[in-house]
Amino acid sequence: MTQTTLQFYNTLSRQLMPFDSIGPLRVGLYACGPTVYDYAHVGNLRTYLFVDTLKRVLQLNGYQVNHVMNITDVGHLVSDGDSGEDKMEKGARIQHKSAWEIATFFESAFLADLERLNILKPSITCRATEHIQEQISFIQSLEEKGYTYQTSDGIYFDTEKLPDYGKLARLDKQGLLAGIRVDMAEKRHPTDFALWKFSGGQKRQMEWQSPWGIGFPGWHIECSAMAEKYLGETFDIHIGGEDHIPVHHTNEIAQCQAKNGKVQANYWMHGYFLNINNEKISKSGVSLRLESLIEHGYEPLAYRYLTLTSHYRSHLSFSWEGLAGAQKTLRRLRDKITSLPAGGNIDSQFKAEFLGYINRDLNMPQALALVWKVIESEIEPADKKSTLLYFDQIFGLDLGKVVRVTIPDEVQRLAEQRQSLKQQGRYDEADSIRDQILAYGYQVNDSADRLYTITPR
Ligand SMILES: Nc1ncnc2c1ncn2[C@@H]1O[C@H](COP(=O)(O)OP(=O)(O)OP(=O)(O)O)[C@@H](O)[C@H]1O
Ligand SMILES: [Zn+2]
Repeated sequence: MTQTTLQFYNTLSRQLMPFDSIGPLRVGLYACGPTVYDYAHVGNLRTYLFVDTLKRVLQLNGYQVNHVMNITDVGHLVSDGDSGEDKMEKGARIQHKSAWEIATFFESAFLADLERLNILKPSITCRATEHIQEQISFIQSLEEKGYTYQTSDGIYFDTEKLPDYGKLARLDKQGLLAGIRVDMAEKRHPTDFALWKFSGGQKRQMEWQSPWGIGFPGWHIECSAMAEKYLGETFDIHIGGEDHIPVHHTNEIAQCQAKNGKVQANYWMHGYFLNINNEKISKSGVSLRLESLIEHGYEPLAYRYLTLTSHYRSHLSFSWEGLAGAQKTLRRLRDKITSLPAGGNIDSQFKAEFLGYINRDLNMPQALALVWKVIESEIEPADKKSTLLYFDQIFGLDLGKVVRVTIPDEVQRLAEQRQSLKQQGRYDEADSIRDQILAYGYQVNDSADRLYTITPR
């Protein structure tokens, strides 16, 4: 336990609030997972890095975190207004595969990205398609309580029945009605949303029997049903990207309030977008995968470092220069760490300052700046190392795993020679030097901006 009070910004109250868990030193945390119709982009991954940072901060404060993450493998429609195709069926059609195949493929690719970024695994990862019965039961409860109505294409939640609908987003229902731009179809109100959609005349790849007819669940119901199954009717923290505030999380709050008469989660936290050229990175627009960063010679952990340089509640603008800077700084930090002796103690003053930053709504930029203050401080070198490794429990940069390797002078000389040959366009000669280096038991890894590293094979 720490002396510093934990405080988080709660989107529900629009305030920084002291964190108070339901169970002593236990936290139920639900993070909305990916829709697995395509590769995750680095924007999506920024949100999962934010979740990971929060989890690490809770753990460092002595909490046991029950972290649940769903996999949306059905029901997320192209439009948040409940129209358009299901993203999975559309993805399958474009990629000439079955919806089931792409779900499995992109889920694995996503989990591999999380691992490369050193993101701690959720306690439970649950798929929407494996919880259809729970979703049907949830809708039945809503139906019994009079919150639903049927149209020709599905079962809808009647948002007019909840006086405080939209409180998370502070939605202006009257304003919404006046400036209606939502595809209403047979909906009674623009904010009403689908709980169950009928397959209609078409045969879908993913469809199930239900008391209302063959079809598939809406996107919002999956998270509410699975969160309740694994974390109970009210749990501590519900988290996601900022785009979840006006629709997805608003609707989750509504359906849980209607079913259980309780708030679904006490704290609602939202990570802001990663942008490129002032535009949200998105699968349908400008996208960028972690794999592309690696192909450009950057390490996934350099991207992790980059995300730590901005607060989760501010937009981060991606640039290759920014990433190159993060990569360089990470290398410099590793060099420092490996040059410090082991066996020291965590400096209590720096520890207190660090906890002050991370516990006040995850102020990572200030926590990161403290790293360099520690390095330049007058404290014992071994204490510096212990203090930095203590910080790394939150940063997740694997600084404790860095080992110092002494590269023989001859190998160093050959690597420089190869680099110069490459710059002159003499690639065959450069390749033969690479082979000589390999014969010494080392390999050269080409990296961004004409940088290279030498590692044992
Ligand atoms: N540019 C972004 N920056 C940060 N987080 C993002 C960004 N785009 C989406 N997210 C978040 O990523 C998580 C996973 O979202 P999901 O897989 O449903 O992608 P998505 O919202 O369909 O993405 P896209 O809008 O690119 O299609 C959500 O919490 C979402 O809020
Ligand atoms: Zn969700």
